[in-house]
Amino acid sequence: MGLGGLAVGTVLWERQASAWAWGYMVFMCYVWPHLAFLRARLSTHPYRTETHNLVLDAFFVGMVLPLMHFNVLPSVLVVTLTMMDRIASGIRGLWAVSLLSIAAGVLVGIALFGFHWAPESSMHVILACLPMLLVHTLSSSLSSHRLIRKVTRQNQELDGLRRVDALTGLHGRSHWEEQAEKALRTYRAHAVSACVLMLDIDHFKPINDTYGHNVGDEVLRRFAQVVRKNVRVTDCASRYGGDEFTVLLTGMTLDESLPVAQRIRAQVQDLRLRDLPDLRLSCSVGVACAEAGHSDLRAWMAAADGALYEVKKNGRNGVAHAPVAVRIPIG
Ligand SMILES: Nc1nc2c(ncn2[C@@H]2O[C@H](COP(=O)(O)OP(=O)(O)OP(=O)(O)O)[C@@H](O)[C@H]2O)c(=O)[nH]1
Repeated sequence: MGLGGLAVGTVLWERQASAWAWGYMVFMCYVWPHLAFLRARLSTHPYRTETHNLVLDAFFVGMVLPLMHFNVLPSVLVVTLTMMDRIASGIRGLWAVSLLSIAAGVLVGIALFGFHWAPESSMHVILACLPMLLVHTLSSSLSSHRLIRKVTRQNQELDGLRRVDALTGLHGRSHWEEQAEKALRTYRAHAVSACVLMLDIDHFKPINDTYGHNVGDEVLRRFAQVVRKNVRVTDCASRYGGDEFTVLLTGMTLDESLPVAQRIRAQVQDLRLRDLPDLRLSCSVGVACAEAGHSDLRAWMAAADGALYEVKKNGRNGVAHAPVAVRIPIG
């Protein structure tokens, strides 16, 4: 606003404006910004007050155009920069209200100061407009730059949170699903085998109910350690939700995946918590390998889930695999 005062003041100086015109310019460019700031600071609803300030501000900008006799460069500049700020604020509809407010300001300005038309901008006026143009444009670019960096950093943090389950350190469900979908596409395109293990801790609810959630959490962490220990770094293990875990074994056949599942099951059975040495744990595992019949990840997961259900139905603490489709040779 202060730099705007330089441009407006130069026009007023060239046309030897009245004391009223100078008074208005000083109010608008050097007094009003402080009043607006104070209004927002002292308000009980600062956001709403600041929005009103921006609309009022646009009105004052409108009034200055007749005062400058519509001198073309500063007029276009103040209106453009005002609208840029309103659009950049991201407040819905503010630009439209501000545009109307500028128009109202122009009409009130004409009523108060009269209508005079002298659009030519002299070299003095052009030079006086440059600081406002340069400083505003550069500072806007700087804020956009900062905003983009902040959003990028926050996106990376969000992505990290999405990828990792905070309690167990295993991958989160959505990241795991992305990897599994990729593996299914690779299987379809290049016949690279991949198997899914769906693991569920047996009778986990009674552990929570009997010993409390802290012990439940400890069980989940220890279970996750066993899973992590038994998969390769190229595999993807996730906490799918609650006490359910999934493992994606890429490049492995059913015959290679079943021993992995059995190993995890056996090691979970041997787990002991230091403070509760009598607590016995077990888990059930359903295994399903990618097949041509799996139209999407949901179908593949349903196959693993069906196998897991079989284990639960038959007494838990076991491993089962989904029925393997019989390939019928063509011709
Ligand atoms: N401690 C703890 N418990 C959780 C967490 N998330 C889910 N749970 C609990 O996990 C339990 C899941 O129990 P279920 O899978 O329904 O049943 P279950 O007792 O394991 O029975 P089966 O699976 O049939 O053997 C529920 O009691 C949830 O409240 C968690 O982050 N921490």
